[in-house]
Amino acid sequence: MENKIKIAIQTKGRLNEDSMNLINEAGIGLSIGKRVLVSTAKNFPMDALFLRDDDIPQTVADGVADIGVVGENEMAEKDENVVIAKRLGFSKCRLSLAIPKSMDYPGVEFFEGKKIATSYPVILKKFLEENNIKAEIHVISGSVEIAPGIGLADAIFDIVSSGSTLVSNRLKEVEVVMKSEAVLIANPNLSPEKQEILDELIFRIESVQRAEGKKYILLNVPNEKINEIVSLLPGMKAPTLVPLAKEGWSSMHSVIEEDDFWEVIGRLKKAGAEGILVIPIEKMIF
Ligand SMILES: Nc1ncnc2c1ncn2[C@@H]1O[C@H](COP(=O)(O)OP(=O)(O)OP(=O)(O)O)[C@@H](O)[C@H]1O
Ligand SMILES: O=P(O)(O)OC[C@H]1O[C@H](OP(=O)(O)OP(=O)(O)O)[C@H](O)[C@@H]1O
Ligand SMILES: [Mg+2]
Repeated sequence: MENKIKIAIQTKGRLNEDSMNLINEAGIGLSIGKRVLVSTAKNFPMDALFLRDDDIPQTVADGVADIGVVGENEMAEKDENVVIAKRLGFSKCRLSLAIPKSMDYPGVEFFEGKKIATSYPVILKKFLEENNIKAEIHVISGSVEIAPGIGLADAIFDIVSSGSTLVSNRLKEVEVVMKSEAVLIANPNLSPEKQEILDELIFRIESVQRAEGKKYILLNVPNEKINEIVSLLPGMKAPTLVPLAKEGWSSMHSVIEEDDFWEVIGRLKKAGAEGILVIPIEKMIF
């Protein structure tokens, strides 16, 4: 048994760049050449196979790859025997039913007897059955949103993110059937050796994810203001304090959420903090 893990990654398309970034941020040197469809990591026991996302769930279920990065929507559509090893938080979107903007929508019964265009027939069929709706499913592999406009269907079932593709095609979203994000899927029967490599990969991914949206902050504070300023900085545990050469002053280090950044900085300045430095964090390991 080879002590290496095989990961399936989308060759090109929306998942490719974020998948490659994730692997590189986990400290794994993986490169993709123009026509290279298999690549070996430099410093981690991993080979990558580059595939169309449609083929990734089956490749992982069959054990040709051990793990893979795919949208939850694609995983649900293919319904293969794979497990989610880690939710990845990128490529967030939803699968929704949409109808022409000009039409009234009374509820799901709208779809009774209608023709719906989609690239996700399995998920749609399940939804229609659960709602006791009989409709015709017309499978097309792309540009689904143009179907009603050209008379190919009455409605569509497709990926929505910002909603701008729907707007440009004079459609409105009427039912959200599933929410999706990129997930790391795994074959459920990995050998203990491969499981160990996967655990290490997940540990690294979690360290990168934890650091996302966080900043390291350094600031000089007058000693008599330490308690007040500490209360403004939730930090990892307690902020680190180092005495400064300047009498009566200390240097304080902590971690803040990027979202709270400007608000916290304003309050720190008001409380007497000076020389504030804010630095990106690459990884956080507890
Ligand atoms: N507009 C979007 N916003 C966010 N995520 C999206 C969006 N469109 C697609 N996704 C997610 O990215 C995945 C891949 O999308 P992409 O458009 O690259 O697929 P594809 O055209 O089927 O690619 P392939 O050529 O590999 O079959 C989708 O399955 C979905 O999970
Ligand atoms: O709600 P929005 O932000 O407009 O995103 C939704 C669109 O994004 C995806 O298409 P993509 O842009 O990847 O084009 P393609 O499927 O035609 O390749 C998806 O198939 C939708 O058409
Ligand atoms: Mg595809």
